[in-house]
Amino acid sequence: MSTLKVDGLSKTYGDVVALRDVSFEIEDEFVVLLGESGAGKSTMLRCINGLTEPTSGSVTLNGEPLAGTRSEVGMIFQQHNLVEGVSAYLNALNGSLNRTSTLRSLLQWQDRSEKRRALESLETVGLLDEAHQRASQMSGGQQQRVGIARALVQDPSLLLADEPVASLDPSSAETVMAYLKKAAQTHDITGLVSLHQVNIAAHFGDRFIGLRDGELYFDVENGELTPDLIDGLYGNVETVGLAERTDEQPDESNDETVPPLAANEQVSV
Ligand SMILES: Nc1ncnc2c1ncn2[C@@H]1O[C@H](COP(=O)(O)OP(=O)(O)OP(=O)(O)O)[C@@H](O)[C@H]1O
Repeated sequence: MSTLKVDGLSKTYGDVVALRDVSFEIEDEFVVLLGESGAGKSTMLRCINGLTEPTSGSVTLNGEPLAGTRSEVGMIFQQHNLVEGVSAYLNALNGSLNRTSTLRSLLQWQDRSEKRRALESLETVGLLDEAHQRASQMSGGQQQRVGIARALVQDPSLLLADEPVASLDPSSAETVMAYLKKAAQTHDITGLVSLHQVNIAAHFGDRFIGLRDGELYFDVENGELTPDLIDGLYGNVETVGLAERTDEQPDESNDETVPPLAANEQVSV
């Protein structure tokens, strides 16, 4: 069980109010953060993972203040930042460096349990057979799955992802999201993921937090995300299948093709 509590969080940059008095609590859920460009999503994730200092308010994980970067918090970025010339396995193993001492990190002394965890994490994202393939030879979707495996090796209780599928085609984006959700579920990790694609969000989120101009606009469960709420958040965009709910698992038979939504159903904002 892990509980993230965001309480009265505000962040200003000079005259710009990026976040204004935002509060919510997440416990063992897979939550999607929605909002227009500039709504404050990245600032929210950066305040939670300690990369940005809030102006006021607090963030706690299981009752402990989350100040500075912590190994309990795994982060997945839009650009996976893998070491291109080395294998998926070594990239995943890099995640354990957040848990080891500086000297051990410098000497690359990871123990057997960390190596086993790297392989298990690659298995979770369906890439065990590709463990020795160089990152540079993998597709964008596969690289992002290695990024997920790397975050899992850290053994986090909270997984944050900032636009993890923004640079992928719709089919690969679905696949990566399916693996990300599966990883959170199988490892009992609370997930908070910012997304631009409303339909992908509707597909995978247990709950949705909408930010508008830095303020909390809605906080609703799956099934309560109505077109009106989306219109209020983004203006009038066409949204398809918002009430549909799926707990589909990734299709391991075909790496890059999981078809819960047709490409023409995709809504990006
Ligand atoms: N380091 C910074 N310095 C000054 N202003 C900033 C900084 N970071 C963010 N902002 C401003 O804060 C507001 C929120 O930005 P943020 O990046 O959190 O939004 P976002 O919802 O993640 O947008 P996007 O989807 O485009 O990434 C914006 O007005 C942005 O210009």
